[in-house]
Amino acid sequence: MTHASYPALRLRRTRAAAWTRALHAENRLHPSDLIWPLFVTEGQGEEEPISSLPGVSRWSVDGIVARAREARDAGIPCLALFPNTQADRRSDDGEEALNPDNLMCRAIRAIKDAVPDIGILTDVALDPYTAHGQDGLLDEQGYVINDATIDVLIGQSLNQAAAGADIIAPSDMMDGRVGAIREALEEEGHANVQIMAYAAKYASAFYGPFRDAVGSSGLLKGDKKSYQMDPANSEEALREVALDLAEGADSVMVKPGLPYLDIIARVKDRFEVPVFAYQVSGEYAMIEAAVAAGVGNRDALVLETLLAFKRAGCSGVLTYHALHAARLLGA
Ligand SMILES: NCC(=O)CCC(=O)O
Ligand SMILES: [Mg+2]
Repeated sequence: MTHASYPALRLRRTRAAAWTRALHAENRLHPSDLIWPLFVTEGQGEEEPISSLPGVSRWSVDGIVARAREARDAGIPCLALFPNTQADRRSDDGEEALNPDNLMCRAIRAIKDAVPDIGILTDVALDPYTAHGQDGLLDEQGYVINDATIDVLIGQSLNQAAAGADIIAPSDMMDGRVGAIREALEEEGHANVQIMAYAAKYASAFYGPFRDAVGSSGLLKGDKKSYQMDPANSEEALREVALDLAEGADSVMVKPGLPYLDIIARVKDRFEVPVFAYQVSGEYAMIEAAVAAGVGNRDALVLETLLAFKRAGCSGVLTYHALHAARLLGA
């Protein structure tokens, strides 16, 4: 096959006007690509702005329901919920995660009641419930114990599924938890509840504002490097994904987002399964800081970064900019 070359071939020809750029676009962002993470707090009529996440607040359950209506109206298909558990309900074993009337379950039921046609993804990990801010149970040396933690995560998952969660998203990075949760969901009659595995979750410096949002930043001692992945590694990410898929994950997530686009592309290429990215709190905060400093345009930064995830191979993105982006895109 012979290929034309300049001047017969000019790649700028198809870029010359908006109509032809639209015609040749290889990827498109749509409101249905977005999952909106929301933070729930106790009370009624409460809005608590999160200073490290400008523009993001914790809402009491009534406010979460109002946000769910906005999301649905903007064409967002799914919400991700995170609780800011009261201090006196946090404990070393995180048992509040198993309470059928905890904040998370009340929020799930209220949304399902008022906005039944939106999906609800729930995070499975103990950090919003533990007094030490780690994602699991600790031994005497402060090491997160894998297998004992899984037993609690199974209970947490079943509790969320019983309340109406549609997608269980284990973010804890324990080995073997996807298979254990899948088996328990099947046994308890939740065959259609999906699992989106946080398969490649890196021990990242980009999670700081999230820990403020769920109230664990002041509690956490040390780091999460004994269970979350080393940012140096990518072969290991493929092994993590392979295991979670073998254990029954319906979809996998890479987290954080933009610094790990190479991982997303490799996972998509290797496994050809639905891949999601979490554009995390620190990434959101960087965009907002750039806007506040007058060195970037919010709308353009938001749409370009989200489109980059689609180009890398994502089916969708969890982003705190979801409502803003969906409205820009127009449902
Ligand atoms: N398990 C959920 C998270 O850890 C979110 C992190 C972030 O947004 O920084
Ligand atoms: Mg794993």
